[in-house]
Amino acid sequence: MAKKKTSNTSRKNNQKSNFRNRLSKLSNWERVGGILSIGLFFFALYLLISLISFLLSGGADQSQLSLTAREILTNPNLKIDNVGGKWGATMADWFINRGIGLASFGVVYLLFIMAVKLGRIHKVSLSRNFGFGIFLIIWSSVALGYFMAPLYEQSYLYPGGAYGFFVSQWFNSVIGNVGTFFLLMATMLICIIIAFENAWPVMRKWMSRPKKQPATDTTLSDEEVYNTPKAPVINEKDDSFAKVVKEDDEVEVVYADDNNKEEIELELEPEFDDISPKKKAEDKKDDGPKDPELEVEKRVEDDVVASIQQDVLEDYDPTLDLSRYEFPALDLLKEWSTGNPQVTNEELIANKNRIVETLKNYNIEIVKIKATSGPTITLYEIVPAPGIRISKIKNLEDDIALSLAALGIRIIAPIPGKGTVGIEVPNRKPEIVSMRSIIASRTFQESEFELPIALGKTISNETYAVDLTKMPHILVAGATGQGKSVGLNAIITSLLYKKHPSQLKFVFVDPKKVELNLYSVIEKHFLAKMPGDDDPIITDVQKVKNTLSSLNMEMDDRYDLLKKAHARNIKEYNQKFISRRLNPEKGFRYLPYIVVIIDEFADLIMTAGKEIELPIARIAQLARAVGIHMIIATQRPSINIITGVIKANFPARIAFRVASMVDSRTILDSPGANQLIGKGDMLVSTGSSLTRVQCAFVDTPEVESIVHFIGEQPGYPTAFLLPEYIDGNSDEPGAVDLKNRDDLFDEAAKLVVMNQTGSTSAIQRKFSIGYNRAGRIMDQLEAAGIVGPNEGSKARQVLLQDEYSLEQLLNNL
Ligand SMILES: Nc1ncnc2c1ncn2[C@@H]1O[C@H](COP(=O)(O)OP(=O)(O)OP(=O)(O)O)[C@@H](O)[C@H]1O
Repeated sequence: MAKKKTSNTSRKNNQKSNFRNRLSKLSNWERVGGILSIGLFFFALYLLISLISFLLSGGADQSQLSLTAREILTNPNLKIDNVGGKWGATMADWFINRGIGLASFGVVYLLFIMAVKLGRIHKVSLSRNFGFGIFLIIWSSVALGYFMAPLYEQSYLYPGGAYGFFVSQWFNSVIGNVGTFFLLMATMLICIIIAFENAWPVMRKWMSRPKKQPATDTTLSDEEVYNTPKAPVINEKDDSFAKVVKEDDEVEVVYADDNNKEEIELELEPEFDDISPKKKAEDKKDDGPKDPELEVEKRVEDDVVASIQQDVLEDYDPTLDLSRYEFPALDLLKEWSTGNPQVTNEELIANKNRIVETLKNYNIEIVKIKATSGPTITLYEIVPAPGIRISKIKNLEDDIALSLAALGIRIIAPIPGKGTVGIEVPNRKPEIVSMRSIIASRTFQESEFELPIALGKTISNETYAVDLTKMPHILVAGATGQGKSVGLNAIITSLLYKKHPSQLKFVFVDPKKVELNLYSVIEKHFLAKMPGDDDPIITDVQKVKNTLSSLNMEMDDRYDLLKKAHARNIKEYNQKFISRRLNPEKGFRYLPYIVVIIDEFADLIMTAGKEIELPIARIAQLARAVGIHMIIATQRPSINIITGVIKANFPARIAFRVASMVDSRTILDSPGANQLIGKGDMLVSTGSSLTRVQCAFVDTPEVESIVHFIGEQPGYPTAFLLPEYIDGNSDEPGAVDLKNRDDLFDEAAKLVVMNQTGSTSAIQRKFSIGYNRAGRIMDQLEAAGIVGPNEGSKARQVLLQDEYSLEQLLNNL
């Protein structure tokens, strides 16, 4: 035991000493690195100061610096202004004027980087920094030599150094000025593309945006164009340059075209004696790679960013998917009205006389009477003599009706805001207000409403158009045969004439199954439905419930989107989306308006009651801001249908003729609808005002031609899909009724047997149906003994081996 213990402790001691050794070796290296780092850092700093000082005092030191390095360093009488002293001045001169010009600062940068790396002060990529750094140094030296050539003769400072000038001149002689310029540009761009991953896609976009380019492009290229001519003009400089240079020794370098070249060469070469041949060789090597200058990089980057912003600001066009969509033409609508006034002067005068006489019989004097005739009604505005009680005239409604022998007389006493009493008298020959004239009207065409609805004409023959987004939901009621369906068609038609399929979707609920069925043709353009629903027009009460729940989900989704986008309503949100301020990759999408139209609302309430009423009320309360609007219609305006909840949430109401004043009150909270004359004569209440309007007439064949015109155009692949609503109650396991098999049951069975995998998602994909429906089919397949039970994430086992046994099974079902 004791032995074991001692051997263990000695092993541990050995390990410890090994570790210490390694640690000390490691720390020795670190120390060396630290020493080198500090040495390099101070050298780099010294060089930097000397270089900066050279820029300031190089002119004064110039005469001394033309001596050889040995002379400068050994001669004690030489006075040098450079802060770095003789050594600093010589180095700076060597780096800047005789070397690589201002690109020398790049060398300082690299020295600093090396110091940082050696001292492990910060993580830096040596290869990247050196790779691009050396490119940049060489490139900028040559570029400065090329672009700043005129400065060489005017200043003691050679911006690109002798190297830059020499190389650029050599290029000039070989490929000409233009060639050198292109070479510099090309190498710079290539370097940018190598350095920045997304540089090329951005450049490509920038180049393919003809509209945006001019602004950014011209500014850039102008600068370049200005720079380029200066560089190649060497003749003038050469003379003066030669003067400086003449003092120096001769070395032969061959320049292509200029007469003064020799002089230039002479000046350059003495100090370059041994360097120039090497540089020549380097040039050739360096030709290939591209080395942009730091500043230039930044500049290009800035340009690039600017162009991205411009891209980003370019508006998204929601209509782009169906960019060739043609709006329905006016010709599809018929002209029903003759255009001639239907009310004759005789009729007007006769009516006026009867009104005056009747009122006279009750001792009511009239000061003034004025007639305004509309398409079906003429309004007689009377100003009673002073002292006459207005309520007295109001009570004479029946008497006036009797004397005029006309139905549908309504007295408005007083007309709000006018101080007159109005008597509405039906025209003997009512005029049909054709939808065509309403759609073509300036009021409608020039309206800037989000969801414009042209309802008809007012009593003064003006087009009556409203914005559904302002209503924001409409309750339509009226006895049967009074124009309700025509009214709904007029509403839908006016929206179809103004909106693109990308901007608007309808959800149609039609328990009667016939009224709205004709709109199924535009399923792929304008309709919204739940995934897996075959028929886009909802007729079944259960489906109505699911659809309303789905709409509630869509509404909640939209609210989330609005919240994330910091938008208060759909208009603001869509504006932000269009101006590309919302990223689709973060779940944002363009939101079309959704208009839910429910015909025969009474039928639904009778069968489903609160289950229908509450989701409708919820949508009506909340959905306005997210662009979901409802229009519900009923021919039974009783209080158990139009309940307090519904009324509270549908401030805009349209009443066609009803049988009793009670019904009128139920709809409008006031009498009047019982005095209408039918055939599209209606009262529109927008909460604050009540307007009598003759509804525009649109016939079923007209609607058919409009929907066919739209339906024949290419549409979206499917209807707009609402969120899938999973009804917890209907999916009871084991309650599969094989007598009511899904229409796709047989085909799905074949698919499953052929593939020998019972996968719900495969059924969903193959038949483009929702997950719910595919799941139901799979349950039916299980009940029929075609697939085994659910095995969690695994596909179900297929119990039939071939199609023959499947066929037998299907025949027996
Ligand atoms: N705006 C109108 N201008 C002229 N005639 C109209 C207008 N609206 C309706 N009519 C006439 O009234 C008839 C019945 O209209 P509509 O079918 O719209 O009634 P409804 O209220 O929908 O009836 P129901 O409730 O039974 O469906 C139409 O066939 C048409 O002749």
